[in-house]
Amino acid sequence: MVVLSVPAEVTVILLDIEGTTTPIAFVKDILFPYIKENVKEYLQTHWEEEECQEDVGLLRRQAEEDSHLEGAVPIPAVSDNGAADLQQVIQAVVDNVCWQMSLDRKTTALKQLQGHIWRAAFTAGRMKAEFFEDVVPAVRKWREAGMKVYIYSSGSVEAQKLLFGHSTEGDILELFDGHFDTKIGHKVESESYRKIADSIGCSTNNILFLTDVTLEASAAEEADVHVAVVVRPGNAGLTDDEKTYYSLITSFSELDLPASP
Ligand SMILES: CSCCC(=O)C(=O)COP(=O)(O)O
Ligand SMILES: [Mg+2]
Repeated sequence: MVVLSVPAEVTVILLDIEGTTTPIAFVKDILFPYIKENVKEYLQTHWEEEECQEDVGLLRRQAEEDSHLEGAVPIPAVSDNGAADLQQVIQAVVDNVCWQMSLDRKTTALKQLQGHIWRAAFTAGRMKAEFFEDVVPAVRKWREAGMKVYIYSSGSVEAQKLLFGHSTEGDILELFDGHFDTKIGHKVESESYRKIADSIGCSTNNILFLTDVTLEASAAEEADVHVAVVVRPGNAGLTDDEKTYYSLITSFSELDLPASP
């Protein structure tokens, strides 16, 4: 087995979800289709609730920012014209969500609504999150060795907690010291990693970030975070240059932690 030695200064392991802890297929074939199949009914049922109105407000503001993009779908405000008008607005929200999802956008607005739509499915046990088999044993081992383990995903913190709280391995939320999402900044921006280090109370070079996306690895590295790119079945291929440049792992078990002092 190829082993990657974790530098001695690393005390925190920061994990991406999709393509790192969890198969892309679970996200693309189960989580995302659930949104497309349920978003309209969800909006119709929850429209009057404050949380739903906040979600729609965020999506509307995002739609305004996106208005220059090809295919962008505006979300009008509801006027006083009655039910027919409301149905048009709901349809615009549905179309906007589907348009964003067709581009696999990672906007905070989209991710927040998605988390709220998944909530019922996870809490009722209709959906259970999947992890690669090496994930849970490795995280337990890291923690026993004194490492802190955090999650940083484009999925909202609320959605992350649903995932780790309702998985095929049971409720494993307690294995994580904390969660970050795009509210701290986007994963392809190096400033996000500096803010994460600040929030944890460590230096960026105390963190090892594991991700499948080289743009994210590059942003983290620019902030002086250690990175390894995770190669999993179903992940996007890497170029030869990327394969040469980055430390690659195919399983968390390939990480060799420094011996405790
Ligand atoms: C609770 S994560 C759901 C998956 C998701 O919505 C997503 O965008 C995953 O992005 P990641 O940053 O984990 O690759
Ligand atoms: Mg990922």
